[in-house]
Amino acid sequence: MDFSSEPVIRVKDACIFQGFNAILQNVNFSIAKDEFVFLIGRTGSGKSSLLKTLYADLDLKMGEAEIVGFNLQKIKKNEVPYLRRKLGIVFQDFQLFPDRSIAENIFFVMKATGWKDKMKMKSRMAEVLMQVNLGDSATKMPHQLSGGEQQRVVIARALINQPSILLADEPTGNLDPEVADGVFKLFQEINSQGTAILMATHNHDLLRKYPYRVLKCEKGQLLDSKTSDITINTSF
Ligand SMILES: Nc1ncnc2c1ncn2[C@@H]1O[C@H](COP(=O)(O)OP(=O)(O)OP(=O)(O)O)[C@@H](O)[C@H]1O
Repeated sequence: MDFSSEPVIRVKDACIFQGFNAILQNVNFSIAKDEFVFLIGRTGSGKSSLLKTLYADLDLKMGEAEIVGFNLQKIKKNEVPYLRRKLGIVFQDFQLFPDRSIAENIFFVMKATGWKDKMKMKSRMAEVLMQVNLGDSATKMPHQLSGGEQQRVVIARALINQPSILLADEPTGNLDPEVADGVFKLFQEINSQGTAILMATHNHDLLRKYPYRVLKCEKGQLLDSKTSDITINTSF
């Protein structure tokens, strides 16, 4: 059996809702373990709603979806933290506690996801900070870091539990182009080490430079570059 192509996300005939409004209909796609996938579409087209459904912030009311082994139709409220442990989630706004050091910010997530052993926590924290090239920043406060560095901390925090997929919603949206490029390269490195990436973005340059698979929210549908011709220019 070829495990490398086993999907980490599988969505079948799903409808994505915001309240009673169907935002995307007839959504079908899967993402394999080693894939890097862009999620594009005009503002308000449903990218965040799809991601929120995937991390169980919005209920899956119609259709089927499985992500990192969790069935989203059947998932119970008390199982959601276990799902989130197996996912890495990165947003545009860095969402670091401004009054806590980088180490404390990371420890906070570790405690919330069940880590108890102090030695193991320290060692894992050092490991993920090294991975994002911020090995010397543990004692700094968020405001002492640049925007790009803060986003790297957020990525380190998302990697703590060795997720099989990172869901990223506009992770380079607030960054200067050069800094955005550095952060993007970090996502590529993480992907090359075996974590799938689903990244919502409006960044034309990234889409032009890196010909990864594209999912596009358009007119209530989700198009897939694997099966349709997708125009990138009209996605903004
Ligand atoms: N909390 C909410 N309650 C009700 N409707 C919402 C909510 N959040 C988003 N919507 C609506 O759902 C639709 C899709 O929004 P969504 O945020 O998923 O789009 P998006 O593609 O991520 O947009 P952007 O690129 O601006 O982030 C929009 O019509 C939006 O107004």
